[in-house]
Amino acid sequence: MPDIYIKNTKIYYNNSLQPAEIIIENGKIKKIGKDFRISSSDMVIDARGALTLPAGIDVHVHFREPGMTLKENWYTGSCSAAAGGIATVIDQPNTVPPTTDRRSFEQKLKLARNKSIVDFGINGGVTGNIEKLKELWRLGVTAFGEIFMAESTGGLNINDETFEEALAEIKKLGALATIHAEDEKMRLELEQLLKDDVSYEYHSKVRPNACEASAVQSALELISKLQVRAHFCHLSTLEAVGMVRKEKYLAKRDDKKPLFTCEVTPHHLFLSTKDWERLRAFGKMNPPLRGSHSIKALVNGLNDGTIDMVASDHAPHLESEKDLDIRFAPSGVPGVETLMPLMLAAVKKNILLLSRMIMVTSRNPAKAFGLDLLGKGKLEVGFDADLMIVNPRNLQPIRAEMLHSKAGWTPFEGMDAVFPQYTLSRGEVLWTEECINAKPGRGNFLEGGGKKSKEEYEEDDENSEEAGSD
Ligand SMILES: NC(=O)N[C@@H](CC(=O)O)C(=O)O
Ligand SMILES: [Zn+2]
Ligand SMILES: [Zn+2]
Repeated sequence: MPDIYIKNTKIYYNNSLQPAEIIIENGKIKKIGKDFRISSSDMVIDARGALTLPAGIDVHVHFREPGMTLKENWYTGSCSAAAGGIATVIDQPNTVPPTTDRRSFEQKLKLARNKSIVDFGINGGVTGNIEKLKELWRLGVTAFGEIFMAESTGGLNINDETFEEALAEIKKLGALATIHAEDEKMRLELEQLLKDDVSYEYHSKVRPNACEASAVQSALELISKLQVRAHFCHLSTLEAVGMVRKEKYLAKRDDKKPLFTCEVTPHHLFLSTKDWERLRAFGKMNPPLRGSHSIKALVNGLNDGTIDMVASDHAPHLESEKDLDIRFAPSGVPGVETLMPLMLAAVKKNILLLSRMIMVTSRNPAKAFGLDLLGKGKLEVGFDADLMIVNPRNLQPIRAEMLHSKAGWTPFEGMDAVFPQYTLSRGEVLWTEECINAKPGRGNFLEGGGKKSKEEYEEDDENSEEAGSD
């Protein structure tokens, strides 16, 4: 008997929307067909008028635990994800303490295992801790970073020398480096120059397009020099899209797979410098809001394959912290719950095709972070039944009151969105009828590619001791 039988739905298959039924057993998609006529099942979902899509994978969230649980914790963050159609997240290391060694990793893992309702990966932080990266990789971090080339929340930014050393070590491990690319030297200089600027746009001026472009350029050079696999977080500028397009073109011309992937956030796609006055410090994030030329380039880049995926950079801060002068408020905006709903609304508005939307929110993030090997990212027999069921006609304005993040506000207030009717993770309904339906701690830890068993670990240590005694 199937665990769940979804009937009267449509799925995107063979380049079009097709009527379908889905049978889920033991958390996996067991069968996809047209007319199973199942008579008994633990649960039947009649999805008349609705689409069933792969649930979103958000490779960039800051769930703030340990250490900043007033802003968010693993339960509230993961509920926010589930209510927005996201069933997998990857958490960033700028918590307190930062996730930079075994102890802090294990502390976070335990908290996440006890509280998360969605499956999760944990990234390893990169500071001066080069000698700790191997251990973090063996413990199962998904990737390294975001590696901060410039100051952002948590103050984990590193200098050029450490950055190169870190990338070299990550290459040695065969791991993935994820990069927050902004030029810290340029930012510091501009901070001096603009010290009397009291405009709302100050934050966009102090981290201008050139600030991202310069860092992306030097990161691309290092990636190529060291041949390390990398991923650019939250690209936001026309210039960066141009550089990435060129590099990808050159790789293709030479019949090579590009060494890197990149993401864009919904706030860089759907908000702009025009929103400064309305949002004030609620629109402050790194990299900052951009002008209309960059937005056009990001949309084009997302459509033509230059940009690989959308990620939220969910970075909640309290309303009281944001309700300050632009210079003093912390950077970051919540967004895990509104990512899929905004992207679905964008499909409705013909900003991108449904097929591309599915690709950039599930398959591509899964592939880039090795989650496809763990059954994530595709609505196909044998994959995890991580699904969202949505009625595309349900366009509604985003309201902060409906959201589940502890932040309690959203920069997307009033904007059109399509929220899911159901979110399923491994065949369990997490979200339906506007209610969370899952126990804290049901989320699984998704081990990264370097994870070793205890035995392998000890064996490896013995070998390195032997090597050391030679
Ligand atoms: N994006 C932000 O402005 N802030 C993020 C950190 C980051 O991604 O840079 C945060 O953790 O608050
Ligand atoms: Zn960042
Ligand atoms: Zn971030």
